[in-house]
Amino acid sequence: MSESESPVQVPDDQPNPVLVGPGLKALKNEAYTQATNATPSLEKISGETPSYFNSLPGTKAVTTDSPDIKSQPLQTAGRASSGIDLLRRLSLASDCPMSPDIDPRVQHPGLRLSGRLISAAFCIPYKLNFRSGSDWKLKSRSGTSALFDSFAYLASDETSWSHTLVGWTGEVEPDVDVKSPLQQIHPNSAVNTPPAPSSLVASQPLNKAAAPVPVDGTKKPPAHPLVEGISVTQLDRERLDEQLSSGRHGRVLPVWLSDASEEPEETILLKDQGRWRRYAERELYPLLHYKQHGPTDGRSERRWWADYVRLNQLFADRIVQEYQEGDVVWVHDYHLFLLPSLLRQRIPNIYVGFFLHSPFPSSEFIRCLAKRKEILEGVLGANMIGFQTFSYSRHFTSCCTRVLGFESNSAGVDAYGAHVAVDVFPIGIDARSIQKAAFGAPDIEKTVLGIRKLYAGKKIIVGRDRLDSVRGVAQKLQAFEIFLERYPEWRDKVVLIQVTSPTSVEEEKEDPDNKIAGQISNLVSTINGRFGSLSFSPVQYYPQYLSPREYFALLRVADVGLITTVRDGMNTTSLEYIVCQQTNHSPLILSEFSGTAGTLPNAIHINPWDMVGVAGAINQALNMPAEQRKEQHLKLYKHVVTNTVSMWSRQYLNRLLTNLSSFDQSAATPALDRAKLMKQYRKARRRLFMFDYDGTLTPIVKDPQAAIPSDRVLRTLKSLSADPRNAVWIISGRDQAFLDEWMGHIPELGLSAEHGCFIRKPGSDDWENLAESSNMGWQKEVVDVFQHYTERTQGSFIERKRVALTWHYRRADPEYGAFQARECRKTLEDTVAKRWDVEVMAGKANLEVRPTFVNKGFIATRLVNEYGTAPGKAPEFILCLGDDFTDEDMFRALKKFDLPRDHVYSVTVGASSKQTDASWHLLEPADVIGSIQMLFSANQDH
Ligand SMILES: O=P(O)(O)OC[C@H]1O[C@@H](O)[C@H](O)[C@@H](O)[C@@H]1O
Repeated sequence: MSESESPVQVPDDQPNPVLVGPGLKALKNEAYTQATNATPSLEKISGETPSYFNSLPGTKAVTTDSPDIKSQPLQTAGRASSGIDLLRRLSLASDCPMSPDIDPRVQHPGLRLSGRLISAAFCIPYKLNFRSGSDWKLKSRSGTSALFDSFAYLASDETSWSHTLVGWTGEVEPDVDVKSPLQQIHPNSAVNTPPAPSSLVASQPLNKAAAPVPVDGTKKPPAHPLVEGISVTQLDRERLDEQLSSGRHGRVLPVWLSDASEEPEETILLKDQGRWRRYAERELYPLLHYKQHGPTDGRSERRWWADYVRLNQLFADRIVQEYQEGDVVWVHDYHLFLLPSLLRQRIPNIYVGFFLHSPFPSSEFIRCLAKRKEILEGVLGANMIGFQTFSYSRHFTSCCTRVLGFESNSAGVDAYGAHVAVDVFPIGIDARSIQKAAFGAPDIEKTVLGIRKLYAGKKIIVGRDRLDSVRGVAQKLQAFEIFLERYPEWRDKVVLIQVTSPTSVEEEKEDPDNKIAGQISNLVSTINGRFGSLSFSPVQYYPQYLSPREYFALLRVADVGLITTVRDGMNTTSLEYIVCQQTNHSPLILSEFSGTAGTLPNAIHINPWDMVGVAGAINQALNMPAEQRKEQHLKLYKHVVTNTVSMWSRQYLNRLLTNLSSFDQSAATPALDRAKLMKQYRKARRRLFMFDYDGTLTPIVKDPQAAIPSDRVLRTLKSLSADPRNAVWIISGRDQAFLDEWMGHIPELGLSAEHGCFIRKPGSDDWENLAESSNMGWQKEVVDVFQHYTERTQGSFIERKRVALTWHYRRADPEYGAFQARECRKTLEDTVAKRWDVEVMAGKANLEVRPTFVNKGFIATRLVNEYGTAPGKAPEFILCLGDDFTDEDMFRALKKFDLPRDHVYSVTVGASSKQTDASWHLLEPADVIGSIQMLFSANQDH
């Protein structure tokens, strides 16, 4: 999860003694202990309103809804953050304003849940150090703190879930006595010895010794030692499983990514471990953030893609080993886009949710991805897909329509007939822990005072970002320069403290020119050269990791928080800043391109590309009256403490389960049992085959006339119908001319055209018109309406058949076409369908109108009666296949016959979760032909 990364960095090479060795029960609740340390544990709170508002001495209970909010200011302004007051607030600030967690099995009895939740995230929450034969050394993995906090919540006693986390081991490093790169650069590294607060007082990096990027930003830091060829035995892996078997995040199951084929199974050779990230971080990450790279010969991309597929498959294997009926699987982020479908292929009625932590861009970007179809279809294996903001979810549904041709609306996507719900869940933070860390950690008050003293008399603007190109650090510096230019009264009175940690994005990590760092360094020099003096530099730039204490102290002393990201899924720094500002109430300036902006309407929103606008916003923030600051902060704060990460987790899971209940996943249609089919086929003396055409024998294509049967289809039909025991019929919405042209040369085939209006019996050239007696006066009215919409929908056209009429929009803009089809259908239903006995049917990117009294079900009934072994006796084998709404008439008709179950095979072509009257499913037309060929060749062998 790149976007929800907390900037709090637990130094990489600082082993956490609690995490080493067995007895890992101590792991639980460990992650923040470094920061929170002695703070007493808090009682569980589940109040309705965060009690922050009524917890302060001398303060009447006030909520943001209170009309007299202004007349009841919080009694804190100007007061030092005394430990007692703050901890009191802290203990009262509710993390869980929702009702307490109810066992999902009780809430959703229809789902037959096991009560087990399996989360799948790219990496486990620990970095692993390996020495063969000894215990693994585990260090907290930095970043993605919100997600890891969510796992901790799900594994805690606050929920009734039994939680298991499945994640990649990450790059395993050897536990050798070699100094880390940080220590190599700075032998007296403060990584192991946190810097004294006085280090903040010098005009140098806050934690200079730990700086992994040289301060001048021009030289590249030394490369991380390549970890090549670590052999991990079965015993070593089992030891790790044991070490991770319980802890703060529940049971953690590591996924081992390797080319297993190269090695005997008991030993895994780990080499070029970074390859597992490449496709996701070089191809997907940039595109998801609206960045497109230049053209390449595609070779590397193909290799990366193969690794990406394998990565997802290995996750699927691990989960399938672990899975028990009724488990819920929650998959996280873009490294695992393919996992939902891979799981569904293996366990058709599995409950799977997916959450994307990064942004999802406009379909114009996604359509540039070579593997766009695979990625979208992969994630559509989920039952519900969650996004950080509405615009990301809107982009996604639109993409499914534009790229895959699936129908969609804001509630979800209809993927091969399966409803995939789409919803919005902006993630939060663990506000309680942040409060503890920011106000209760030892020595934090000293650090706060140290920074204040250093910049006494100056307003402090704070920026803290990762050095990715999407974080907008360059834009921030440029805007700050304009601010000093346009508002000279602030010169020498304002300092911008900008801290950046190295990027974690694969592509940018390997940027040979270190372009961003160089650009930032130049900007800092320019601004300090223009507006600084010998004694003061207005930009204090610190390219380094911060300890949690320094980080929170910095957020506390800020007079303005400045976030100018040009694209992010969500921004934890902004949320943590709000928590840290509970006594100062300093304003937050937040980019409108951050996923968090939508949830923080009381921040000052800026467009980071409008430098003058940002400069103006800085001035506005610095001049904001105390009352206004307080009022705005109160609203922001209320949001952050009520919308916590635990609340997010609960809301997501509740919504997933509600969706699962409403779409009755337990009724998933099983895949066609070919063995059963073949058994009955062999036994039967009379067999009836009824095939729909479009979408069943041939895939849906842009131009309906181009959907001609392949040689394979024709050969299969010919062979099948050559057997005198078989009656083979094509029952289609197509007209006679099309069916005659492409299948008329197989005399043994029976044909039905225009949804049952016409039939041509086997061995005959003549068509019988079943709609002959019907008045066709409705046709002109329908054509007029179709004409109206054709003129207004570029790319749409009318197909005139003898009876039925079809309006096609598959060559029109998919979303506009679908919109126009809905309008057109409404018009027809309100007019023509009220006057005539006709049905208006929504097909695949088309609308059809035909008389009501004939339909495919009627033909199916007639054929079953006609082809029995004796009058009144149905065939002993019936196979009926179709893919759309009109074919459901056949499935329903078959249900009405009281025939032995193993004699009738109604099969829908599409997803197992499609709502259908068919008893079986096959995924696509190729599977239909495969199944028929199997019968036919089996029959020959017989
Ligand atoms: O019933 P089928 O074979 O799936 O065909 C449905 C529709 O498919 C479209 O492609 C044809 O142009 C229509 O004429 C037809 O009605």
